[in-house]
Amino acid sequence: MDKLAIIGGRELYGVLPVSGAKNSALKVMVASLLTEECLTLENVPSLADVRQLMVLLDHLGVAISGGGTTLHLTAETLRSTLAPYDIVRKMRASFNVLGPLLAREGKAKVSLPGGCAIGARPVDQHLKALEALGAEIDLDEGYVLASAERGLRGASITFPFVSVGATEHTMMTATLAKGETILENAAREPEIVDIAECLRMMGAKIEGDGTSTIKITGVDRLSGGTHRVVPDRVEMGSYAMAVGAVGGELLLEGGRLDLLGAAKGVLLDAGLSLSEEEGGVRVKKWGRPTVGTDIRTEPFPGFPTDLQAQYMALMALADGTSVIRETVFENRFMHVPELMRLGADIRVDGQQATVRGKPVLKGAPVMATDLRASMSLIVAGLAAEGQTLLSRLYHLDRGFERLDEKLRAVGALVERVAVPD
Ligand SMILES: CC(=O)N[C@H]1[C@@H](OP(=O)(O)OP(=O)(O)OC[C@H]2O[C@@H](n3ccc(=O)[nH]c3=O)[C@H](O)[C@@H]2O)O[C@H](CO)[C@@H](O)[C@@H]1O
Ligand SMILES: C=C(OP(=O)(O)O)C(=O)O
Repeated sequence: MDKLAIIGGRELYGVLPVSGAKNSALKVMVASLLTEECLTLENVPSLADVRQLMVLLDHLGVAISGGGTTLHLTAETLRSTLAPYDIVRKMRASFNVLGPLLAREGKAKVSLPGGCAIGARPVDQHLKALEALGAEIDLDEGYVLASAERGLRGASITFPFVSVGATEHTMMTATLAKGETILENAAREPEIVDIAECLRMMGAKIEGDGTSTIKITGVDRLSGGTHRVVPDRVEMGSYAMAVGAVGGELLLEGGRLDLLGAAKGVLLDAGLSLSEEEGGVRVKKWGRPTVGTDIRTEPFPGFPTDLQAQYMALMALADGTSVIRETVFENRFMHVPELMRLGADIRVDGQQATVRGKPVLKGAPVMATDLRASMSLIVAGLAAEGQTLLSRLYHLDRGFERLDEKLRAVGALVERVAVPD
């Protein structure tokens, strides 16, 4: 199996394009199930998760064509309402076909989902919200069996805590429910706004996305059209942290600072310079990172859990001690032992990690445990002395488009190599 060989210590200079956001692209692809017309999506990243979702949509009857970063998806008639375990187990976002299938066909059978193993990740809030919209739900042998023979109807739903997936799923499903749906304590992530923009372009009536109250007024049908996927804020933040760790200056082409939320202030505190210009976001850093604010991960606009591992790598090199608290997922510190293999000084106590920065890390063989953990090890490896050899690249390939190519183009010594395990 391929591994990623990184020779650390090379500063990064040049232009690095930011791809479309995985976590938005996957959900807007699912929106194609809501209409018989063609939905064209631009700026879709070429990722394993996108290809996997294409397999599922194709199985359901969606005709898919296109090339490069453009996809045309047409669900003229659906062939199946079954989303099988073998496909859904590989990725979280695929579970969100449940509501659209229900809205369109009145029934669905969808496997309970997989995704990064960073916590228990139940789907109870998705199911409660769909029930509130009038669905009947049963669980059988790892599958959710849902039906809505008399159609879906709007409802007032207050989420007990913020869930990105449940907000997106319910918002999308409610576009075709009868009457008005109000979502309280909704997630406010940029991807929610992007999905709402796509749905509005298709004829949906949605207000309040980007705030914690979203109002959806159901319509009889949605149409096709063209939507451009928002830039990937996790990718942008990750490469900014790589600059923070190893030094240099990058133009993160197509990036937008407003997408970073609280991560922007945290990066500035770590001594990075960030500015927005016509082509994207310019990030610069020379010298050792300074200790930033102690962080706790939170829903947007708080510091994103999807950047926690990468920030830990940056702080492992900082001048001082920082405290990182993970509040979104209960098991998202699996990168810690791997960062320690590179020499990082990290102590974990429950959901809190204390990182004592060191002037140098040293390259070592390390193993990726999940998607963002992979990137954290790359951030550390780019700065470490000598060679870091990262294995289990299938995690990375789920979510970072052309990573080795992009990094090589800005001066990093990074190569995929075939090394036996
Ligand atoms: C494909 C995708 O977009 N994935 C993102 C999405 O995941 P995802 O949509 O799974 O994350 P959620 O916001 O739903 O999860 C937040 C917390 O709520 C819990 N929960 C969630 C739903 C539910 O029904 N019951 C429940 O208990 C989860 O276990 C977790 O502890 O948002 C996360 C939080 O920003 C990101 O880290 C993921 O990258
Ligand atoms: C956790 C992630 O993905 P998923 O929700 O698909 O596991 C992620 O994108 O960091």
